[in-house]
Amino acid sequence: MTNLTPREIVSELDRFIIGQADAKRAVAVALRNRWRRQRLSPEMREEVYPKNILMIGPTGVGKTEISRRLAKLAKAPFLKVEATKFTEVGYVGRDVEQIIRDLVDAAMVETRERMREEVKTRAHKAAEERVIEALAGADAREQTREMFRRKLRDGELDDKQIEIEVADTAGPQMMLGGNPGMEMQMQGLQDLFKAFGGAKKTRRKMSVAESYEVLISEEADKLLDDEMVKTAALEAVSQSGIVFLDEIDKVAARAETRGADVSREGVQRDLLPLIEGTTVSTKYGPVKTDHILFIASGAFHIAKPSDLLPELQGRLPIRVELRPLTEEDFVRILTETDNALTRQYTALMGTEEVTVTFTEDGIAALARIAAEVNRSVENIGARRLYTVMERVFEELSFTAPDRAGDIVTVDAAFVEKHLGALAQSADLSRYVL
Ligand SMILES: Nc1ncnc2c1ncn2[C@@H]1O[C@H](COP(=O)(O)OP(=O)(O)OP(=O)(O)O)[C@@H](O)[C@H]1O
Repeated sequence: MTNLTPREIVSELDRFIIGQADAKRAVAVALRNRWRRQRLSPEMREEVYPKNILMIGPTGVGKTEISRRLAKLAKAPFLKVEATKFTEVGYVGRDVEQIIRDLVDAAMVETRERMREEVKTRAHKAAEERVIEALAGADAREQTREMFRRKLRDGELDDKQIEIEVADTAGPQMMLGGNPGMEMQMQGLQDLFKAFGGAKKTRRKMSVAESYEVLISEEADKLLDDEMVKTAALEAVSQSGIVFLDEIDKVAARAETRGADVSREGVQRDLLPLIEGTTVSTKYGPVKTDHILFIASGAFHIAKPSDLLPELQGRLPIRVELRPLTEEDFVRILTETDNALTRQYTALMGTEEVTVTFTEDGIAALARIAAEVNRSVENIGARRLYTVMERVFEELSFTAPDRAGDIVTVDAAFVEKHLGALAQSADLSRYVL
């Protein structure tokens, strides 16, 4: 759990997301409230529920990004799911519980990864022993083993092929078409199988360098206590999980169209217990959803928040509006964020030894064209920057390997040359930008 203050959380988010101050403040407070809650007496703690958030704003303006970055900052399990998914044919009520199961799955992967990092040094040692054994033979003398160890550490043996015995990951693991009952049974079978026979082994040929990765992760898994991973993951989900429910407006039924919208209202009814707090059984154990933070989001162009079921409205008490992005925002997104596309393209081209620099008027041209296409074709927010940049760099991306040593300046003329004609024709840009 992070102990950053709301102000610090906002300033962390500022590194990646331009503007949208209200939304940043709301999520920062939500996160801080969790920290506060952890400091309460156990009885009081149980009483304090998260104040879920409703983000209202057009597509591509940072709703998901804010939530995802927040989760990352908090090292909290995160899942994005579209509410409309549950209106599709074939879904039945209980399926919304799959959200929590997916969240647990994500948390298991993250938790195992994190704990694996913690045991990595020990795992590395054990993996090295196994590689040396594969290279030198099981009964080699200590001297020989030392010689191999030295060469191995110097990387001299990286390309050498060896045969090692590894766990057969294709074992009895099966995906059973999302049937949780069956999955739980299979898990039981797998545990049984492990307890009796141990995991199945198979011999595989690979290079020393490749074998390291496989062996380290295998050794790390041996050192990891499955029970511990499971407990930590379940705890992380129930205490700090974040679910981002996109397109909630699309399941809002407006009063006059009720008849045709039964299934949408049904989805809201199904979601309600999750948000109000219930217990969902997963293959790793039961999870209480009471303290999971839900961030619902939608454009609400047609439906309004007041068209949601009253109970659901009550469970999403914090409302924040995100505004459409302007040309000036695009300039800032292209230059000020830590992960700005200009930085990414410069770094990518750098790997081919092509030096890319952007001039101010080049950036202004990119932002202007993105804003224009958003106006004339469809407003997809900052996502437009991706398509515009990809187009501008298309030729350079292709030819860069032949251009090592070149210096390329992306100025207004460069942008115009690669994009000008396209951007002027709405018909053309509809397809390519
Ligand atoms: N305000 C912003 N600052 C920086 N980057 C942004 C901003 N808004 C959006 N982006 C970038 O645009 C992309 C899409 O944004 P995001 O996924 O947050 O959209 P969204 O608002 O959740 O839309 P949707 O509801 O359609 O999913 C992301 O890669 C994000 O980094």
